[in-house]
Amino acid sequence: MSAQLIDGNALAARIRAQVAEKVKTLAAPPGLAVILVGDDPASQVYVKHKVADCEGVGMRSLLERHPATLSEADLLARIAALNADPAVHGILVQLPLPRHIDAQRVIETIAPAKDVDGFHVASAGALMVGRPGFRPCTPYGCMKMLESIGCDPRGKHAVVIGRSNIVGKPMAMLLLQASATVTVCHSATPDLGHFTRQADIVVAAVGKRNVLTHDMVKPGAVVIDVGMNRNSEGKLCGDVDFDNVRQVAGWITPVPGGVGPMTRAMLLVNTLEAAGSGL
Ligand SMILES: Nc1nc(=O)c2c([nH]1)NC[C@@H]1CN(c3ccc(C(=O)N[C@@H](CCC(=O)O)C(=O)O)cc3)C=[N+]21
Repeated sequence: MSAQLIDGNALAARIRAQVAEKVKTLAAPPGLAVILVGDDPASQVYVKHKVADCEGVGMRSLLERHPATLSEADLLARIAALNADPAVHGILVQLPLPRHIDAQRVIETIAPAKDVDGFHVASAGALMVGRPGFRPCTPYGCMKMLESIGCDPRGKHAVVIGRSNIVGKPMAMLLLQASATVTVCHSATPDLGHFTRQADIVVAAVGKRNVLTHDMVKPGAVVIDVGMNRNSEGKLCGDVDFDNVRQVAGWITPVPGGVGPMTRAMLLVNTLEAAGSGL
């Protein structure tokens, strides 16, 4: 048996089409400010994609590039200006930031109403207590992928591998809110397979190749791969040993073409919401 693919490109395209329809009904286009500090090549590519995504759905994007030497104080001042700009509905500061800048302080400076990344403590707190607020785009996209295959997490055992503030922790909270039984595993978990073999849903968000192998997966399980790594040939790959795990799993997300495009689509959904309209 071979797992069915969850096609992130196709689902993201459907979501973008819905966002574009909604944008047309608005009096003014939603505006997303994207701030890039420094010249990390990967960040430049990601930011270019985000700007293109905005244009594709009729949103305004405002790309700000700053040299890596930008001071933290100057960055905070730029964010304050964008907070006060009524044409800017969402603010995204591309991570990672240069080491002399405290990323968490920068994120806390973004007005929670414009925190389309969902990284502000106010957004994290709202998710924790089940109040409305921006959900971080990657875990939000993973939930949409589950929904797209008719997988209701209620009563299922979900195992999240990774405990980052931007993926693992919010992923666990979203699954918990959807009434899954949630286990969070991480680098100090001995015998990861002991937990993943019990999982109906596995979300791998570690940033290391082959963290999840076929012997660690229950037959028929849904496997969501958040990883973004390069293999020895420089090819993009996830955290999951895809070719072998797909022989065991019921559903699996590919890398590329899985969670990545969904992350970008959910950024547009959050920006639409920041502009006062839901999907
Ligand atoms: N403030 C902030 N917000 C972010 O959301 C954020 C960030 N900083 N810093 C970097 C990470 C990374 N990230 C990706 C999103 C989509 C793809 C994506 O679409 N990937 C394609 C492949 C792209 C390729 O070929 O390189 C795919 O998986 O199919 C990748 C990476 C968002 N991030």
